Amino acid sequence: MFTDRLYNHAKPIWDSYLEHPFVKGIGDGSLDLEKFKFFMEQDYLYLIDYCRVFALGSVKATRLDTMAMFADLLHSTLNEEMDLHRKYAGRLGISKDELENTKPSSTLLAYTSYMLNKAHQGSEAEVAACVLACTWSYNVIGKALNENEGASDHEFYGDWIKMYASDEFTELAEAMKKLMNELADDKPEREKAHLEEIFLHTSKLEYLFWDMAYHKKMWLENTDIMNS
Ligand SMILES: Cc1ncc(C[n+]2csc(CCO)c2C)c(N)n1
Repeated sequence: MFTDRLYNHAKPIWDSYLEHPFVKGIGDGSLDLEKFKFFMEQDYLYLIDYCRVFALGSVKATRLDTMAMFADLLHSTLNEEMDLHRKYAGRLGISKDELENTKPSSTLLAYTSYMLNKAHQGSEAEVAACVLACTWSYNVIGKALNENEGASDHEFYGDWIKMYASDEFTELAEAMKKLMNELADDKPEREKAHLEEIFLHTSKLEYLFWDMAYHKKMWLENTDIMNS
């Protein structure tokens, strides 16, 4: 299957997510709250643009069921995933306005600009490739962290783990893999290689996103002029 090929190519990067101190810190509950707050703020902006990518998926869909799937994903991201962020923001004392007015970091801009560019230029297959690593890798991470004894009962990080390890979320990741396989199957090798490149780039950007949050890096670390 095409998604096996994608996974095999990206495996070293995906394995490194679980070794990253940000991800490990969610899993063992030791992550500094300020780092998580930085992550949540940037991630909220990320999700706003991510919704636009889903909307482009609906625009470009050639079949009604694919159009509906992208529309459902847009709806559930706006209402479920972003609600997790709004709830965490409430617990961290950040208002909805503050969340929406967060200044974007360089990594966030790189990631969202890349996805939007590929989604605008490409077909529905490129849109599916843009969104696949993000959903699938969060499910892999959520399930791996959920295996840590007591992790999902952690009073602060437990809800995050529960959401991404849930059966509903696993079904969503599986549905996106299925869609990617359907859309890629009859494509020539040149196009498959392009889809694979998008998957690899977004997988690397996922790692950069964890790392950005861990270091609370806006543009350059420890450079006030660039960070203002
Ligand atoms: C940097 C970053 N990467 C992936 C996700 C996870 N995610 C984003 S949209 C979506 C689809 C369903 O809402 C999922 C799973 C995230 N939040 N932030």
